[in-house]
Amino acid sequence: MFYISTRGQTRPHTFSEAVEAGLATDGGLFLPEKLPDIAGKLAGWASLSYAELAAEFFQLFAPEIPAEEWRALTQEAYSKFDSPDVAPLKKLSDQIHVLELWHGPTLAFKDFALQLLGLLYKRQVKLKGKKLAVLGATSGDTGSAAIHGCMGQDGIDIFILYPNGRVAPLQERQMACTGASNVYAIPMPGTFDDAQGVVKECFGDPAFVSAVNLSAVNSINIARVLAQCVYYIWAWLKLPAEARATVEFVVPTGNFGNVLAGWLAQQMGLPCGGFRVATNQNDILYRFFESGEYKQGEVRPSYAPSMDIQAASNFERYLYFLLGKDQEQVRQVMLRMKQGERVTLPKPKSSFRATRMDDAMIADTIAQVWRDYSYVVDPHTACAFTGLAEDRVSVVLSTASPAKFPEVVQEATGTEPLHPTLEALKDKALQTYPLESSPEPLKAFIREKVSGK
Ligand SMILES: Cc1ncc(COP(=O)(O)O)c(C=O)c1O
Ligand SMILES: N[C@@H](CCOP(=O)(O)O)C(=O)O
Repeated sequence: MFYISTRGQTRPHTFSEAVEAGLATDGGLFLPEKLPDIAGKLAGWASLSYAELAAEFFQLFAPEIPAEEWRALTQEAYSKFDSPDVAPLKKLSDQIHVLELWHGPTLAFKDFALQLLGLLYKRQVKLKGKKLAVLGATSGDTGSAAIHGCMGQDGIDIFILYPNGRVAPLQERQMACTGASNVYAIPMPGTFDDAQGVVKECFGDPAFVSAVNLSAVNSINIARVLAQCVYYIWAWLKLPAEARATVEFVVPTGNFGNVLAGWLAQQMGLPCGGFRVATNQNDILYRFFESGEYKQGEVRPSYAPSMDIQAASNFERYLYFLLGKDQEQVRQVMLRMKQGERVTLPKPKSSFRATRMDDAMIADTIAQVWRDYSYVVDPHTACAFTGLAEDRVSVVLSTASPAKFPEVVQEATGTEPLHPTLEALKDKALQTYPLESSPEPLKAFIREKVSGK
């Protein structure tokens, strides 16, 4: 299987090449040339463990990696999760199920992809004998999960940019208290979108990319999105048979990587009902799915800081399909979006609904879910608990542990949510490497760190 760029100006890549690069050299995002059909395989996958399912799924996308190796990779990746189910599906009522995606090492859904991607990087470094500089931007959760996937690994340095003062204090501690010598947590002025912009500018400099062997760890990287497809299939297989055809997956959304993964699984033949994009007050995607109009606004800090995003990277992958796979049109539209223009797109015919929630609603919802179901949700997951369908089953993707956001959760439920992993971080010293929000100082920093080893 080969991977092509959404912008059509990069040669086809193998899976390993696409993973190593992360972002295509033309600025586009990699997608499989053709999506496989999984419909006929679902019945046979029903009795597999999570790791076995992931191995089966990935063999379809990277047959060049032997099946046995895939099984070893996924076994190792999901061995650090603290639930035997890896992604437990909890039933709150006949209509509402919650898929808990925060049983990995950093207590957020990002661990599903980043534990695996860390191992894929390790494999690549060993195979090619070439060091990697891994670069990403985070609004809180990707950074810590990426760091925990890569820390302490020979031949890998990881650089994570984040908006100074705009991630939750415990998220910052997860990134900056590891003590690992290959980890660089880099606070910058501005928003997550600014930091993500700096990452993309670094990838726009081919000499720099090849000098340090740069790889993108955000869901720009196709391995991230594919790893996230697996838990949609897993949850679907765990549902009562009569709920499967109509189930709506409700997905707290920021960079559009999570919900895109579910939608791609549906395009591959997962026969589910549809998806709801649940945003916070940074609601560009809600507005798009309501009106077809895509226009960036100001990012406003919220109780759900990991979703404080107005330039959703993975929207480009969806755009590619929305524009009939016309890469020339994708290039034009992306250029207009970069210039801040208001863009009107064909209204999606597909299976998306959208809702939004402001901070007052988030706090009320955490309290309400606690009262109704004795169940505690974090502020990102709370965004999903509005507009729930009455005529079919909803699966809410719970994307982070409430313990990562104790203030708002305690305020709403009266109890401080605690987790031993986070407690252990509270007394540790922070090590950060603040930089300006622009590519040149960052490139100099990366060159210096990479060459000093
Ligand atoms: C806890 C949490 N929920 C939801 C999201 C949104 O996911 P996505 O960016 O894939 O849309 C994020 C950040 O990505 C997050 O960290
Ligand atoms: N919410 C994310 C933002 C980056 O998303 P990604 O999935 O593209 O890496 C975060 O927590 O950093």
